[in-house]
Amino acid sequence: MAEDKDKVICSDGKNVVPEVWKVLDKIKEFSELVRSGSWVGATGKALKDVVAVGIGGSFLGPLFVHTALQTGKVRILANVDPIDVARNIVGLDPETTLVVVVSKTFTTAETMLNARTLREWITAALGPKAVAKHMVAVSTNLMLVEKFGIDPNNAFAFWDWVGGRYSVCSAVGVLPLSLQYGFSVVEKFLKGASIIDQHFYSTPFEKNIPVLLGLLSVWNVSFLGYPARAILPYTQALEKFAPHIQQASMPLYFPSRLRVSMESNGKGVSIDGVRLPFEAGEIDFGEPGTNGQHSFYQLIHQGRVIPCDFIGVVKSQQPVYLKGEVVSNHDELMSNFFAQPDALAYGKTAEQLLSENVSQNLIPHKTFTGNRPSISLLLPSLNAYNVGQLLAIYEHRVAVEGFIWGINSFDQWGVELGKVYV
Ligand SMILES: O=P(O)(O)OC[C@H]1O[C@H](O)[C@H](O)[C@@H](O)[C@@H]1O
Repeated sequence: MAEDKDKVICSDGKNVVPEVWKVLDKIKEFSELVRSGSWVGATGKALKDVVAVGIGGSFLGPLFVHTALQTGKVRILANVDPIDVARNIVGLDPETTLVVVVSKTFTTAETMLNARTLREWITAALGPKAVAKHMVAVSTNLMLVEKFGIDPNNAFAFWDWVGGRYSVCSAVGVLPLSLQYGFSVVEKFLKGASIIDQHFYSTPFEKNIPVLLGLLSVWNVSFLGYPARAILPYTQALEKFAPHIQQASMPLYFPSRLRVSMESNGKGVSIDGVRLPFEAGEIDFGEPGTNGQHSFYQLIHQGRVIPCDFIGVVKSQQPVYLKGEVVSNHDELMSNFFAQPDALAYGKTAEQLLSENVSQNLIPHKTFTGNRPSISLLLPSLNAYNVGQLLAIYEHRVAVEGFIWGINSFDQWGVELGKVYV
């Protein structure tokens, strides 16, 4: 949902751009009504808090983008554990709260139970009619939205051709984020994603960022035999990026938090149903730097080989330069960003350690083999536009890997089986 109005993009022979923009315009209008205080709740008060409920793709994408841009508070909850609901409504008044239920199918057990819990919270305080003013939905299943009691006029559609884990650029992300940041900011996010779509579509392979990254991943996984990948953003604002990308690749045996990459490419058979003679998908994990350096980097430096994605930002969202310090706080962070790939690549030899008078018994322990692969991505800043670009780069990279492995990156039967057992 990131294309200009005059673009033509067909799904099943039909240009879908006009209906996409119909929804975007509706989101724009609705979010402006709520943000300006013209949309009032059941008791006539303006709504000032938003709670979004969803899980998987209907949760992680909006959470990642919100965390990256964070200048206010949208509460986004997922877990069926009642603690999640309780913590997210602490301090909120139903009279001034809008609940956005986000579910592609509108059948997902966790989301529906959380939605019923919040419906009860609203109706207990304001009566059953309050649902019309305090609950809206994002879904492909408008029949079930209505059955749940949400006015279909307050539903924001998307379509089956939007995969759940790729849905943050649809109403799934656009509605909650527009309510918080305003539609014009979210439009910049969509623009960033769209620019990368065009780059991916038209740039020759040797200069095509998602293609090159996808090839490197396949090389690392399938040829060098390194099944994991660490996603290491050197900015706290991207703390939810790795959890979101994990979704896009997950092998079956990973918990549902780890899923764009792991849900998409964690497959055992080819797109034609033939068992793969190799293992597809990669195990993604990550933490913002420098936190990760003090937990799992030891393994990356001297234990298993784990290809790393380092992501840095030139201009911090929070410039701080303390009097008396040699460098700004952000430069301190970035020194780490530049140092880690070098340490992985060059390592440290026994000869170097000897020349530094390291005692003989410590030399094996302090030797680093080096030659450990990493890539570094440097963003000019972390605004809505760049966040959209980053997201799209990773989404297309997942697709590139899936194409090369010959798998279907857009189904998730493993997750479906788990749902049946529940
Ligand atoms: O949006 P929903 O229909 O509620 O589905 C939520 C999630 O359900 C499953 O976990 C799927 O594997 C995810 O891809 C999806 O995002």
